[in-house]
Amino acid sequence: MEPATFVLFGSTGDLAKRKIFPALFNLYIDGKMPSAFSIIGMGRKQIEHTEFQQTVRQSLETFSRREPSAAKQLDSFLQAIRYQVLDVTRSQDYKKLLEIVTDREAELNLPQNRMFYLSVAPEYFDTIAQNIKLSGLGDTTGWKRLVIEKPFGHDLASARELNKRLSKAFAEDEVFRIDHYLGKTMVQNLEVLEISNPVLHALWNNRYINNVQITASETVGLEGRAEYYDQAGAIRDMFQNHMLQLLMMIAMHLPKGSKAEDIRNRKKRVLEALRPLQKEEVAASVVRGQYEVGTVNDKPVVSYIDEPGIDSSSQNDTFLAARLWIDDTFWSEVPFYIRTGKRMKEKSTRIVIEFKDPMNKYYTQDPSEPERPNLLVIEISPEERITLQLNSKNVAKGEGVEPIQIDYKVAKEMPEAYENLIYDAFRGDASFFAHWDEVELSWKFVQPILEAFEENLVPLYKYKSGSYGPAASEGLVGQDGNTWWLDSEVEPAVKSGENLKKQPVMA
Ligand SMILES: NC(=O)C1=CN([C@@H]2O[C@H](COP(=O)(O)OP(=O)(O)OC[C@H]3O[C@@H](n4cnc5c(N)ncnc54)[C@H](OP(=O)(O)O)[C@@H]3O)[C@@H](O)[C@H]2O)C=CC1
Ligand SMILES: O=C1O[C@H](COP(=O)(O)O)[C@@H](O)[C@H](O)[C@H]1O
Repeated sequence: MEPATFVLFGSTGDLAKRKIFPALFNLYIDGKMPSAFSIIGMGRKQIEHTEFQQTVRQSLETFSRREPSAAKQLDSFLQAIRYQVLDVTRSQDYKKLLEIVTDREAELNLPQNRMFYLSVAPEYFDTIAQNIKLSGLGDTTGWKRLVIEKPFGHDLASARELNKRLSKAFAEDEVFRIDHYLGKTMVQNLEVLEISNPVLHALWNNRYINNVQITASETVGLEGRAEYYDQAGAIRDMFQNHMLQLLMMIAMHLPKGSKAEDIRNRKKRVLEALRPLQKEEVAASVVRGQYEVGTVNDKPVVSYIDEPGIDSSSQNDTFLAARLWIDDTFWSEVPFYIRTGKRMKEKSTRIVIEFKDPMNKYYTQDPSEPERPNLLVIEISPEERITLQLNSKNVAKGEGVEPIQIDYKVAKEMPEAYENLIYDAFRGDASFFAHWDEVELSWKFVQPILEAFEENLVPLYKYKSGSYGPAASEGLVGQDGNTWWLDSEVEPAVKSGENLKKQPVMA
């Protein structure tokens, strides 16, 4: 990989500490950093390089998936890091930054390949991009790339405005918009799973699939981010980006040997075919909720409106479920159910594909026995696992049909999403970053939902912390005769997915 400089704005912040430095370090240990590199971190704090290197050491000790003290390379990694005091709003500070970047390039004999990573509040994205351009930092003889964190805008208009401004300093193919769900190993595996298995490829359409369920349930609450979250809600925090990205990734049909551009085009087609919701129709397709007091992981937790920093009258959504339709030849008439929420019963991100026409009815003697369709369950986190649920003769009884599972669990510890994404960004591979077209189309889809929420056209249901969200979300899928597969409260023995977990693991 070509030598490069990693320029990190917001290097003293939470994300840098918990995710970015550990990802860089793990890449370094795995030999996946550029052949030579320099890291320049910035913040307003007046500290020396050595002091900063020690704070990075501490963050690695706490958050790296690899044991830093066991790594012989720890010192050499830390040595590659420099710190520069910089206020992103002061244009003169960028001159000093240019100096240190070019000095280090000369010292290490690096070509002018520069990756600018913006791990700062979104209100600074535009200011930083313009200053990179004005200061000459962006005038490189090599490549330049801008990596930006979410959120990309607050609504359709603000996203468009931000994109317009960024495009004055960086071309679209130089902008790498992070959606960390696209960095998750199992999400990156979806394409291979569908394309490299003729048995799945042949069935990946409305002829054989009854419905697709995408769930991202969390047990955590606000984690000290009340100010941001109360403005964002589940709709902006998870649905507009991560959930719609998962929808695109599972619904796109890729030809073999696809490149980044093909992936983008196919994802875009999915969003273009997504049936738009009119403001007045939102309540029929979307359920929103807010958590109340309850118990999560055996610990009592307060209701959303009693969280520090949240106003008791807040109408913000902490849960969202939706029933969506993709009007194209592959997916017409197949409902896509999506749900995400905080303070739910369990941490689980998974996609369940329910196949049509359960055949077990032909064999079972008992008419009251529920149907057991074939299911493909793709667990994305915290476990990485693929399970195919089939039906088999109940060999113990000698009659009847029982579900059996073919189960593959990724046994090895996988790289974290940020490792995959930073690695791709260094290589210039944008396959798993959000292209502007996708971001714009997703905001376009979400805009009427935002407006319906603001105008209170959609009821805000309360749900108990530690549950699967408001009962209304069952109704959303129930109207099609379906149930959520994760929901162990619905039909514990059959529809919980619990039995899936009891099966032996094939590593
Ligand atoms: N934390 C997380 O889990 C996630 C964060 N994100 C996104 O990542 C970005 C960073 O988040 P996070 O690390 O949590 O934020 P923090 O508030 O923890 O850190 C903000 C960083 O920005 C720096 N900063 C703030 N103002 C200035 C300024 N005027 N000049 C220079 N530096 C400044 C701070 O440095 P100093 O105070 O030293 O100047 C600090 O390093 C945000 O866009 C957030 O939405 C996205 C997903 C998850
Ligand atoms: O982007 C975000 O994602 C996390 C959930 O990520 P995961 O990798 O743990 O599934 C969410 O908690 C956070 O609110 C949101 O900003």
